[in-house]
This record gives sequence, structure tokens and C-alpha cells, in this order.
Amino acid sequence: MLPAKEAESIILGLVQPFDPKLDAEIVELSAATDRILASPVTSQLDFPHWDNSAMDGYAVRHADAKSCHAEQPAVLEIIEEIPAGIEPQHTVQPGQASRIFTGACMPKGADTVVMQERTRREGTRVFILEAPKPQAFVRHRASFYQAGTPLLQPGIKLNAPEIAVLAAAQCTTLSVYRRPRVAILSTGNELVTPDQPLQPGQIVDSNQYALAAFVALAGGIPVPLGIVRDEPEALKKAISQAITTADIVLSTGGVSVGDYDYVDRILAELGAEIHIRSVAVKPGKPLTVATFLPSSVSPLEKGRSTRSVLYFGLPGNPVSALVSCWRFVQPALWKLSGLPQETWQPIFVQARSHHDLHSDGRRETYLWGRLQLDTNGVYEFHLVGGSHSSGNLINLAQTTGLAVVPVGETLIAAGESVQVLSVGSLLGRASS
Ligand SMILES: Nc1nc2c(c(=O)[nH]1)N[C@H]1C(S)=C(S)[C@@H](COP(=O)(O)OP(=O)(O)OC[C@H]3O[C@@H](n4cnc5c(N)ncnc54)[C@H](O)[C@@H]3O)O[C@H]1N2
Ligand code: MOO
Ligand SMILES: [Mg+2]
Repeated sequence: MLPAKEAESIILGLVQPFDPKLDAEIVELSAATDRILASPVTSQLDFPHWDNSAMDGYAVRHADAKSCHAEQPAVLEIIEEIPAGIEPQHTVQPGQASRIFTGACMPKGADTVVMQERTRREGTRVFILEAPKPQAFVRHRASFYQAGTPLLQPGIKLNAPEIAVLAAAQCTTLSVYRRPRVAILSTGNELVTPDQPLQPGQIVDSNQYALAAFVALAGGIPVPLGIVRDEPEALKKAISQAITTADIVLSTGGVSVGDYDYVDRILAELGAEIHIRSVAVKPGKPLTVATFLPSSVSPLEKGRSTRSVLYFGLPGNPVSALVSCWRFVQPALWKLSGLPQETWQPIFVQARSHHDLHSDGRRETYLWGRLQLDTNGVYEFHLVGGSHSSGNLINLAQTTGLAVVPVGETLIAAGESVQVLSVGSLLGRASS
């Protein structure tokens, strides 16, 4: 059994990230939210595009108002009104001002804006009641961004601020990495779909749904391939199909030592290289990680398949399957997607445990519960009640953290500090 950290590094070492040329696609800006930029973006526009006012007020020559005050205001003649979107027509000469509004272009001659509240208006004259600082409230052309310099770098995730920048820069179409395709197979003779009545001994294939949701939330395209019986020929057919249609394959079940656990054998027969068979974590001990070289994948798909297909044979127990996804599949998926290195790794935070956390000390143990911030900004971990069996998916609902009891430790007492893997939206990965 491999230590978790070693398994993580082997898995990440197997992933070759998307190529900006081979694995990019063009999307409309309106469909680009949450996608990852594949090419650098530059703009031919300066930001701001021209000197403009940051306030509603008066555009003046600083020299005209630099020594005024309430008792001795500067009195200026208003020569023009400049709303946003209109080009100024007149140059402000000594003794003159232009009425100006937020976002409107600065007129020639003026170098400073006096906000309305520091003035008094009398007909066509304005009284400046307080000396402004030089260049006050002028947003200068190119002071935010200079045309031609890098605007956005490849590898960033497009959230609201980046979408705003792209819109302002008039990038209506852009190159993003394609989403990784992740095939999902559930193995097991006992499995039925949720719409089927249960016969004795049968259970619903919840893993298919859990993994599809996990993949979609992690930015991939789930390709659900359904239930496969624990029969070598059926498995061989299903796995062969899966590796031709996906970048990553996730199967659940059939990776332990039982008589019906055929996955490893079939992978070997299909020519896969097996890198990991089990990891010293609980839940999630049986974990098969394998790769299929591009040459073993259907020629039809070769254009796309310049990299190996990564296969995760996840344990069948529903909690084990999801924990393995959070701990090992997600970093691989994110590395493949084109995200930068600092965002792949799982997010662990130090939290104060509200409960005693027990383990047998033999495997790195993950206990599920809620990771929360208290009013002082300190992370707290609340162990969920009920059975922590890897077959109990019921109390996994609403999980936001997995508390980690390291190998060799049997108890982290209530009140002590514990490392917690963030798995919910609490610490959703920010755009990088
Ligand atoms: N003698 C040993 N037995 C087991 C060991 C071991 O080391 N020695 N390891 C145990 C651990 S730990 C795990 S985890 C499981 C993993 O087993 P498999 O990956 O082979 O999975 P299955 O045997 O096919 O199923 C296990 C369990 O999960 C349920 N299951 C399976 N698929 C689904 C699905 N799609 N949706 C919902 N539930 C599913 C299945 O009915 C079983 O109850 O092995 C232990 N055994
Ligand atoms: O590793 Mo299994 O996932 O402990 O139940
Ligand atoms: Mg089994």
C-alpha cells in the first residue's frame, strides 16, 4: 500500500496537461464562464481609452483654482457641458471651466476635476470653494493598462472579473481549453438504475450519478457509460469503449480481492500499464491507477489522443469512490485541464476539531463532516454523526471537509488542531 502523498505524486506525474494548440477550442464570450484560457490575450486599446473624469463636477485648469478657498473662491466661466459619450468641442482657457460628468472625456486645456460638492453654481459661472489637488479626479489614458502589453495569461479560469476584462477589450470570441472527457463505468451484478424496482440483494448504482456530478463540478464533461456486469468479456468491451472516448476513465467496483473483482486483470489484458493498486488511506484503499498508451487507443480517435488515457479503478463503496475522487482524481483532472500548478493540489487547512477523531492508525484516515469558519475567522471541523462506514453514503450529504488522521495516530482529541481537506464550495478554488 502506497502512502497517500506518494500516490498523489505518481498520479500527477502521469498527467500531461492539455496542449494550447491541440486541445483548444474557440468559444463565444457569452459561453466562456468557468472555462480556462488557452492563449494569451492582448488588447489594442488603452484602458482608460482617454483621459476622463471620475466625478460629476467641473473640468478646470489647476492653476486657476490652486489657491482658492471658501472665503475667496475661484470664479470660472462655464463654456461647455460634457456628458459621458460626447466628445468635448472646446478648449478650456484660463478663467474657464467645463461642466463634466463621471466617465466623460476631459476637454483640452483642463487638467483637474473639481467635484460638484466643492462648488457653487451661479448661472454660467462656477465658484470653486476648495483648492483641488493637481490632476484630481482625472483617470488618465492607459493608466490601467497599456495597449499591446499582456492582458490575460493562459491557464486562468474565466470568472466574472476576467469576463468583464474580455468584454471591455472587445474579445467576443476566445480560445479556451476543451473540457476533459471523463468516462464513467459502474461495475457490479447487484446494480440497477434508479428507476428500476429493487429485487432482493440489488442496490441502485449511485456511483454513476455521484461521479458524473463530481466530474461536472470539477470542470470536466461526464460521459456516463452505465452499468457493466462483473463478467470479464463485458468488462473488456466496456473498458475498450471507454478508453476510445475519454481522456480519463473512472470505473467503480471490482478492484479488491473478491472472486468477482476483475478490473485489474482486464486492464492488464488490454495492455494497460498499472501504476498503483492500493493506497494506505481509509476509505479508498483499493485504488487502481493505470495508463493506456495512445497507440492502444482506437485509430479513429488518434487525432485527439496524443496522450495516454488515464484510468482510475475506484473502489465500489460509495464513500470510498467519492473520497478517492476528491483526494486523487480532482488534482489529475485539474492538471490535465490546463490550470497552473499552484491550483492542482487538494486544499488542506488547519482546523480545530469539535469532536474526538478516531482511527486504527494503520491508514491515513479521512473522517467526513463540516468545515466551517467561526466568527473569529478560525476554521472548525464538526464530525458528522452516524456511521463512518465507507458504505454509508447517507451521512456524506453536506460534507465540506474530510478531517485527516495521519498514519500512526489513533486519536485527535476534541479541541485539538486537525488537517482538513476542503471538498465543498467553502474554499472553492479562486481563479488563478
Ligand atoms: N478480503 C478483503 N475484502 C475487502 C477488502 C480487502 O482488503 N480484503 N477491501 C475492502 C475495501 S476497503 C473496499 S473499499 C472494498 C472495495 O471493493 P471493490 O472495489 O472491489 O468493490 P465491490 O466489491 O464491487 O463493491 C464494494 C461495495 O460497494 C457497493 N457498490 C459497488 N458499486 C456501486 C455503485 N455503482 N453504486 C453504489 N454502490 C456500489 C457494492 O454493492 C459493495 O457493497 O472491498 C472491501 N473488501
Ligand atoms: O478502503 Mo475501503 O474504502 O476502507 O472501505
Ligand atoms: Mg469487491
